[in-house]
Amino acid sequence: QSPDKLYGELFQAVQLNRIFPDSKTFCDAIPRDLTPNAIRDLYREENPQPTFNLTSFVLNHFILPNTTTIVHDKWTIEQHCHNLWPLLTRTTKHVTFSSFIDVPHPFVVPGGRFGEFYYWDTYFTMLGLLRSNQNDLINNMLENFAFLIRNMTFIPNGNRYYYEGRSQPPYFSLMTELTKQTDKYKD
Ligand SMILES: OC[C@H]1O[C@H](O[C@H]2O[C@H](CO)[C@@H](O)[C@H](O)[C@H]2O)[C@H](O)[C@@H](O)[C@@H]1O
Repeated sequence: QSPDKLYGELFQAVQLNRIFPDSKTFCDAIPRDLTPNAIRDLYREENPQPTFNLTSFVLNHFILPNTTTIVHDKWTIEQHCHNLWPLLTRTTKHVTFSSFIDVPHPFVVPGGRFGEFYYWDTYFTMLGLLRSNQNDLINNMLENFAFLIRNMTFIPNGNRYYYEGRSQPPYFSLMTELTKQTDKYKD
């Protein structure tokens, strides 16, 4: 479920008080020790107290997403892309109350603050993967999108529940064309 629905007034307080510089941080956080309902109840109980500190409350009860950036001056652009594929390739292991939409196969994420895949980014990622002979990964990502069409009737903006109300430019058919160039789909 989307974090605004899970956390209600706590979500609003965190975002409106700009507890994190990036408004995406809390959306991608997962509860550390309690269920969302229990965290909400605790927030309602503790919030009116004069000593209540919202930042401490959030840090105590949530695990924040990891956002790592890799810069390597000595790599050529080809080496950079090639070496980054493994670091940007992820899977969704089901985590209760995470905002991730689980998909069955590995996928490539943009990186940095974006730890989920994006619909139209994936097409351009596939062009790069084709140059790196990562055909299995291309086919896996196409299968993920087919899975989303089957289960959600469309491909959302990215695989997060807070993206389930919108999509991106429709690249699925171009992706299927592209996979004709990979071994699995060659005639
Ligand atoms: O936080 C800014 C925006 O971030 C996302 O969109 C941008 O990054 C995406 C991933 O690379 C890319 O697909 C999209 O074209 C970019 O605009 C997010 O999807 C937006 O909702 C958000 O405003």
